[in-house]
Amino acid sequence: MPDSRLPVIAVTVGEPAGIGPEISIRAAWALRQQMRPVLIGDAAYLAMLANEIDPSIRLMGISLQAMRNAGLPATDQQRVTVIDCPLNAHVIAGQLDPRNGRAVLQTLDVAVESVQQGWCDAIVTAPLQKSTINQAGVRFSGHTEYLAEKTQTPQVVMMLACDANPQLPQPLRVALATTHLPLREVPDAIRSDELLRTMQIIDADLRQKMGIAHPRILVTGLNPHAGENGYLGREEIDIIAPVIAQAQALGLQVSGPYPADTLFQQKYLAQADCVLAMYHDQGLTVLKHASFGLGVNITLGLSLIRTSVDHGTALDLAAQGVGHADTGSMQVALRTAAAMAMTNIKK
Ligand SMILES: NC(=O)c1ccc[n+]([C@@H]2O[C@H](COP(=O)([O-])OP(=O)(O)OC[C@H]3O[C@@H](n4cnc5c(N)ncnc54)[C@H](O)[C@@H]3O)[C@@H](O)[C@H]2O)c1
Ligand SMILES: N[C@H](C(=O)O)[C@H](O)COP(=O)(O)O
Repeated sequence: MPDSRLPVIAVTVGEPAGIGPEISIRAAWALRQQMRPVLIGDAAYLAMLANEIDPSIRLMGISLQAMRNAGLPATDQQRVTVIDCPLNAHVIAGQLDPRNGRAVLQTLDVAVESVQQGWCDAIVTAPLQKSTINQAGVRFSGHTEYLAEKTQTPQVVMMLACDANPQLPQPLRVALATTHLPLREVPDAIRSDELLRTMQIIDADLRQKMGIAHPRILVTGLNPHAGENGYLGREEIDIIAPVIAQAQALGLQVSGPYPADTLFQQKYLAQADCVLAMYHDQGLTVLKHASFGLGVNITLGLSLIRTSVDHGTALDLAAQGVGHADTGSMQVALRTAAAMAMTNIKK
């Protein structure tokens, strides 16, 4: 395939004090013959880090203004392009500095611009530190919510998936009805209209973006034992079961609500394409236990393609210097985004 047909993937390098910049450089370099990764971050810092990782890695920095003037420069596979988004403060690996929070956020804005302008086909985000962006004075709960707002998408769905773990008998996909919010706010955030829309987004994206002809979705309850007929909570009776019935009436293959603690058994998972869990740790704990470091986070319902890793900034590893972080999930995130982008390119 000619180089020009390779999918171009915008990669935001994430929290500079974490492992994001290192895994972005390593994964981009490793996969540069299968796609064209374009790193978005501080070019000088990334060049310094690349040299530390492996002096044979070649990066080529360009300014955002140059991109706006002339688009992405032609390149061969000997170099990875970096769109320069300068940081405000010197980086000490492992030590967060809120002075860099806004610069991290700018990388997301540039990534969105790069897709909206047609310079790139998809976005992959390395992990950032949500608290640092808040400390920088910007209310921020996660990429998922930020990208929805930035692209004026009323509702998106966070789904983490793993099909790269040979120990799993089939791909494991876990989508969430609620994302980053305090546990105390979860029950009130499970509302009928949004839950139905969540099911529809999962169904549509599994069909259109993942090629699953008739997606089967298993839905968890919220409460222990799915509410025990109302004796341990009423959300299943009042909201979740009626929404499942509505979705079924619309032709979706949705069932539940099932008790979350026993749903993740092979006999159920073998009959499913996705589990819809009610909140973050109910679903993601299972997925990360099964496949930490090999999973991918996909934002469903967005007009653009966005994937990410299944792990965070790992400040503890970054503080030890380069060479400790695993790039497995970053590679899966890049490959998944590239595959989704290729589907679009071929259309
Ligand atoms: N996509 C994202 O932007 C994303 C995803 C998850 C968490 N986060 C953020 O990351 C920050 C830290 O979160 P956390 O401490 O809960 O989780 P974490 O994933 O950063 O770390 C948890 C443990 O896993 C290890 N680990 C993580 N990534 C690894 C890798 N690539 N290779 C080897 N070991 C790895 C760490 O060393 C640590 O022991 C938080 O601010 C959180 O919001 C961001
Ligand atoms: N919920 C994600 C996880 O646990 O892996 C993570 O926090 C990243 O979420 P965003 O992609 O929304 O930043």
